[in-house]
Amino acid sequence: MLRGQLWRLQGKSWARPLRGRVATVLKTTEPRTLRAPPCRCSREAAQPGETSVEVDDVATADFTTDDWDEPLVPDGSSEAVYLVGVEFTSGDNFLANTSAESAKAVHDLIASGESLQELERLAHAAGLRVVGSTKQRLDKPRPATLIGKGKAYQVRDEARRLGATTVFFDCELSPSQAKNLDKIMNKKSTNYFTSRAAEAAGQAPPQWEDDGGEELFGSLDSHDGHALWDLDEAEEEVGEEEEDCIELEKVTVGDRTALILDIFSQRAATREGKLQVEMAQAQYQLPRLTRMWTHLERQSGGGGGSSAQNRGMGETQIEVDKRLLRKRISLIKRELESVRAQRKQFRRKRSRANVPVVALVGYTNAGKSSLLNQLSVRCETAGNVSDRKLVKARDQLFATLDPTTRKVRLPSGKKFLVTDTVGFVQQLPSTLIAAFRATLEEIGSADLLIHVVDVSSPYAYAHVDAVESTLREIPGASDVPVIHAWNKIDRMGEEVAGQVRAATNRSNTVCISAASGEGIGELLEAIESAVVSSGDMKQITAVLPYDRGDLLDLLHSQGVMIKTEYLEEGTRVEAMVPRPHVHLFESFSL
Ligand SMILES: Nc1nc2c(ncn2[C@@H]2O[C@H](COP(=O)(O)OP(=O)(O)OP(=O)(O)O)[C@@H](O)[C@H]2O)c(=O)[nH]1
Ligand SMILES: [Mg+2]
Repeated sequence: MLRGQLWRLQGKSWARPLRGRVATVLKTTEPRTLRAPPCRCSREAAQPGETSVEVDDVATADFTTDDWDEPLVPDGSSEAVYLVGVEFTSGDNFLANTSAESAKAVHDLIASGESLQELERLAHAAGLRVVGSTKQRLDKPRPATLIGKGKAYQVRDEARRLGATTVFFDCELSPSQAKNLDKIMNKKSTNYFTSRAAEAAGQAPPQWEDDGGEELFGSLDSHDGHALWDLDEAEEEVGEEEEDCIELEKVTVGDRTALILDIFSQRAATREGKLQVEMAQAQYQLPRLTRMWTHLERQSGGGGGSSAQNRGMGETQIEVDKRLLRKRISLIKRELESVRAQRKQFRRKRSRANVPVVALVGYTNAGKSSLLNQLSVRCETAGNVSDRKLVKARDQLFATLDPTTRKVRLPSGKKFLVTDTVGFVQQLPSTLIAAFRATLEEIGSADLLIHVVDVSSPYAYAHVDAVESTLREIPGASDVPVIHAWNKIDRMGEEVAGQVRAATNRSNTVCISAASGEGIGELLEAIESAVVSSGDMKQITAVLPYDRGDLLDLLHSQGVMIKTEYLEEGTRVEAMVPRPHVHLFESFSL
């Protein structure tokens, strides 16, 4: 596996920088086409392994290549995007609302650069072509523009120079930050052209002041400093600047949340999945509709008509848009409620049939689907599993969106159900977690969770933290027992793998390889002892209405009471319930 900075020469051709503009070509599928803009190579027939290839101009990104056989990036025809990472050194930042542990985990990922690399993989998963990236470290977020304004203008120049049509920020932007950044990216300012003209004439670009932020790694070819136009940090809105009337191509501003929502909307295959994604998108859009107002105002402006009149029209339009969106949200909510009721019904049937349910959870790309396939192959009769039964497992973020359940037979003959679920990611949008309630309830109601971890990732611990913090947001999930499956052990060297195996000397952790099958037998044993030998009891948390004394009696006579609390609406119980009776408590469970 290669890690570090790679230069994308063109399409699927990659090179590792050596010095200056000289690079080693690592992979090229079309050696003769490296000259095509915007990435040119001065040698016509560069071959992999050849050194001293002089590169005129490159689109670059820090990148990890796990698998050369998979297309690393979408082809040249896909939409070009530019990425911006942010790191804040003070605690007072956009992670302030998250729990201390998960904020630390996210902060570690951001500081290491992994977060920005992950954003690039998210962009690829969305079918976008990353043409450049940059990162800024600041003491705290700027209220108006998140990053420093000078940096924002530099981003605008770089993104435009590289032909990007969208700039994605590696966090969730507030609606007003998105609006201000949109203005900057599309400002009709002469400065951009002055700087470009100076460059074209072989002169040094104008010296740009520092805005207090520390640039960690900029795009190749970027200037050392950058313009500082307006540094009034108290200013919440970036004012319109009527400098000239040169029309710029529209550059859109997006954030991590929008990117994740986009991937989800591309992947959703079932009606339930589509509804959930639409719900999350609508809730994300609602507070951001004002940006559409700006757009509508421009459209109806017709070259500077009465602004009062336009604004009036725009405001009416935005009210109409908001009303329609709210109506759509309540409609989807109703549909999702009926989906939830159906899922509940299925679960009730399953628990009557006394078949334990094991849910695979974990960070995206950890190997959950591969493990489901491995378990299906291993445990189906005579190991014959038709391709139809295998789920899609690929080196791509969010390959799985809709849950899939398979019946698996343990060596003892006992059967259980395994559910493959959507993967998690750091800073998973809360609108998505809320919208995917019906799907995620499968996790909260499972009898056992297998937390699949890609232990070969240098960020495995931060990924574990991100998953655990997401699980805490899913009702009931924290009560379900967990087995940790440290996956991809085959990707580690013998010595490190030995150390990792020694560290898994805990009852609830198993080292496995979903690819080679190593450790699967041990995992099955752990599952068997967790779900089958646990006396066929299941832990529940429920609020029983005061007129259901029969259920309380049942718990006392046949279950094990863990905790009781008397609330206004009924008795809140945490208890172990014999599996055949679990369905009786379903409608009261939390
Ligand atoms: N070497 C190796 N590769 C693995 C192993 N398990 C999974 N992979 C690879 O890792 C990539 C991701 O695997 P998936 O099973 O799709 O991961 P996932 O957790 O289902 O991912 P999402 O559905 O995107 O959340 C694929 O390219 C797999 O072939 C393993 O044990 N060893
Ligand atoms: Mg998957």
